[in-house]
Amino acid sequence: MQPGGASQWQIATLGTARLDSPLKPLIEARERSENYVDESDLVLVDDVLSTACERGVPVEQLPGLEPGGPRRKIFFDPSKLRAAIVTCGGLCPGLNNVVRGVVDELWWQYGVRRIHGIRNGYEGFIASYGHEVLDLTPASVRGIDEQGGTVLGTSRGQQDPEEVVDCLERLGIGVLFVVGGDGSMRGALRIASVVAERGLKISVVGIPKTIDNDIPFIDHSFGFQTAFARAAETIRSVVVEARSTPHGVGLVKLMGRHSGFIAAYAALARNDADFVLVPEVPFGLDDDADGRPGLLSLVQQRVAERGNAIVVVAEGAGQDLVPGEGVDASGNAVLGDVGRYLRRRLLDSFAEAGRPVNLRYVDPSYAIRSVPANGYDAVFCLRLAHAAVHAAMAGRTAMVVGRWHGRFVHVPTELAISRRNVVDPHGDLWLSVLEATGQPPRIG
Ligand SMILES: Nc1ncnc2c1ncn2[C@@H]1O[C@H](COP(=O)(O)OP(=O)(O)OP(=O)(O)O)[C@@H](O)[C@H]1O
Ligand SMILES: O=P(O)(O)OC[C@H]1O[C@](O)(CO)[C@@H](O)[C@@H]1O
Ligand SMILES: [Mg+2]
Repeated sequence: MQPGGASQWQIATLGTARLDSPLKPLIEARERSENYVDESDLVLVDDVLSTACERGVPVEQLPGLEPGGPRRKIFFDPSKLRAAIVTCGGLCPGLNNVVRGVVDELWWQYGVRRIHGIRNGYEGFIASYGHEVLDLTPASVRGIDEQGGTVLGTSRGQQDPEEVVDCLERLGIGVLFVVGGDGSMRGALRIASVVAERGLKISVVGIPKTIDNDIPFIDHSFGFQTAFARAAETIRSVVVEARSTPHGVGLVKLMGRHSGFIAAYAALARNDADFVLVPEVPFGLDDDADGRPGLLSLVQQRVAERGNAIVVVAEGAGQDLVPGEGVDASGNAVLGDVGRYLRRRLLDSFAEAGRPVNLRYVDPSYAIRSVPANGYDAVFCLRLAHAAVHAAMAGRTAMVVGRWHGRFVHVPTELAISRRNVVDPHGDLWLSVLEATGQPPRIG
């Protein structure tokens, strides 16, 4: 078995699932409906007629993703299985919900009694760090979902996948759940490859986490909704500040390294922003040679017309204007501080024009990702955890669980890391931003 399988949509399996699932009584009477996709069915990749037609293949050959959900037959014997869960990368609301959901589902529905928590991301597998391995039970994870962060700890930084698999073998792990972002999923695929090279029967299932919402083939990542709702609260306070002083300008910098979803959604959630700047849509500060106004004069204009202006900027926007600061332990770009740069340039531009301004700059930063999951994300996390456990128990591997066109699906990890999900400047989300803000499609 090689991760990825013959087709790019196909999910790799460890072998034939021969054991009756303990969930059989719950699922055997289910009937196919618009709300239930049978395990033998597929969720179509395309949801638009023209894209499906462009493939030029009969309907039954259209590409599809395996649906999530419990299988009638499972691969692992729950009484013999030892499972592990690890959380990696930056924080994200809902990590603890996923950990608790996985433990509860393994324990209560499948009867798995040996579940381990790996401490501090991939580091926890590496002997030289000396991290303890936790025993997780429903009792030990009860209530953790009420806290932000991750009770397991997390980290960035490269670890040798051979050493990780050595550890999995030493511990006798059959199923590994990796909760993390794109980097973690790259790591998970490398682990799955080493597992396959060694001919081991270890399932590696990912539960994609990222407040940036930058993983493709999933509608949204968990925690994203909580994060942008929290970011919208910051915009609300900046709006109050800007509207309560003459010539008020509010500037909010939000996370979003390469994808501007948090900035776009948070701005729409408040519907008070005048300008939204994202990494996907370049902008200029000064007016261009053809007289097209740049951001600085547009903000001045808005203040003159409406008395105040609100600018929401994603941290990854305007990186051509500020020097980067190298890379972090995982190799991710450490971005230049576009927020502080814009603050300075806006203040200078008002001063040069002889116009008064009261500028308030807020960077809520880690406050948006360290909070507990909201109600929507709590449900989403729990259901993703269930889907991940079902997939792993059925022997699926080198895959991530996600929701595609509103249905739970299995996505080959290779596909999930094949590109980055970004705000499409031609898409309807960005159009909504342009409609709500009234900002021109091209700035500078
Ligand atoms: N190409 C890769 N191969 C193996 N491991 C990787 C790779 N990229 C990243 N990792 C590992 O995955 C872990 C998490 O990666 P990273 O710090 O990039 O966060 P992430 O999972 O992308 O989450 P986020 O960016 O949302 O915070 C780190 O331990 C990192 O070393
Ligand atoms: O400071 P840290 O923990 O490395 O993480 C910051 C990054 O992590 C994220 O929250 C998720 O990738 C980004 O939005 C942000 O740039
Ligand atoms: Mg990442």
